[in-house]
Amino acid sequence: MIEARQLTKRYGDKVAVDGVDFTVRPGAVTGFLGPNGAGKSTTMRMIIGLDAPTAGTVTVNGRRYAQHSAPLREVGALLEARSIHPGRSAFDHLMALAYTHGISRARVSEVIEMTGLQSVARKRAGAFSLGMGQRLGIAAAVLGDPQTVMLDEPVNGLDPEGVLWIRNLLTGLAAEGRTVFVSSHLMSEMALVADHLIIVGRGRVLADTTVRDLVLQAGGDTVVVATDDPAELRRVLVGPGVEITGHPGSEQLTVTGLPAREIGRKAAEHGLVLFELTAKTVSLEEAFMELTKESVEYHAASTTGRAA
Ligand SMILES: Nc1ncnc2c1ncn2[C@@H]1O[C@H](COP(=O)(O)OP(=O)(O)OP(=O)(O)O)[C@@H](O)[C@H]1O
Repeated sequence: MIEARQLTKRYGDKVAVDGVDFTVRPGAVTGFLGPNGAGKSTTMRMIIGLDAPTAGTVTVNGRRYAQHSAPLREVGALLEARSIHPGRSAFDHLMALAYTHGISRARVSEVIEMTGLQSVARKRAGAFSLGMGQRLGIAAAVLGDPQTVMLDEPVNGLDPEGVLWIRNLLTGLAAEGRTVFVSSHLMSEMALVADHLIIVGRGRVLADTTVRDLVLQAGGDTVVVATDDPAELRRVLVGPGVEITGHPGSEQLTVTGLPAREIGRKAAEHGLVLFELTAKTVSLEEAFMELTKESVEYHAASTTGRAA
C-alpha cells in the first residue's frame, strides 16, 4: 500500500508535485498517468526516498521508505533503467543488491530466469539493449520479493513479446495480492492491465478512477442516429440514464445511455425510419486527452492546431 498525503515538491519556483493525496491499494494494478512534466517521476522518486518532499508525506506499507530496515523487501522499484554500472554484468549487479539484504544466490538466478536474461546474465550491462536494460531493472525490482512493486514506464523499449510479458507480470503480481503501481504514456496498454487509474496534470491529481468510469465521464459510448422524425424518436428513446442531444431542424440525434441495437429495435417497433445508426466508442486515449487538455505543458502544433 502506498499512501500520499498533501505530498508536495518544489524545485525553486517550479511546483513539480502540488499537494497530492492518493492511495495505491494491494491486489490491483494502479496506472499512474499524466502528460510530460506532470510530476509522475518526481512522485515516484519521493516514494522511494530519492527526493525529499517539500511538504506532506508518502508512506509505503505504513512507513516512510527510509524507516524500513530492509526496503528492497518492502518495495521494488524500476525508475531509471540505465542507473546500472555499465562495466558490471547483470548477474553481478543483482548479486551486489542481494548482498545488502541477505538475499540468496538462488533468488538471483530465479529472477534472471523470470526476466528472460539467462543468455546475457554474464555480459556487461553497458552493452545491453534498451529492452534488456528494462528487464534487468525489473529483475532488480522484484529481487526482494516485495509486497509493493513500482515501475516507471516499464514497457519503454520492449518488443511486443516483452510488452506481453510485462502485462502478465503486472497482473500476476497483483493477483498474488501485491500493490502494483505503474506509470505509462501508453493508454491502450493501461486499458489492458490497470484496474485503477491515478491521473495527474501539472502536479495535481486530476482523477482517481477506473478505466470504465474515466471513459463514461468523458461522454461514454454514444450513438449517432438519423431519422425523418427526430421528435418522435426522442419521445420513444427517452428514459432514465438516457441523454439525447440534437440541433433543432436536424435529422440527427446523439444518444448516450442506450446501445445502438436497442435504439434500432425501439425505432422499428414504432415504425420509425432510420437513415443512420453509428456507435461511437470513446477510447481511453480520448478520455485522457479530454481530462488533461488544460494541463499539457508541451503542446505540439500538429496535434493542437497551435503552437505552445
Ligand atoms: N531536479 C529538478 N529540478 C528542477 N525541476 C525539475 C526537477 N525534476 C523535475 N523537475 C520539473 O518538475 C516537473 C515534473 O517533472 P517529472 O519528471 O516528475 O514529470 P513526469 O510526469 O515524470 O514527466 P514525463 O512523463 O515527461 O517523464 C517538470 O516540469 C520538470 O521539469
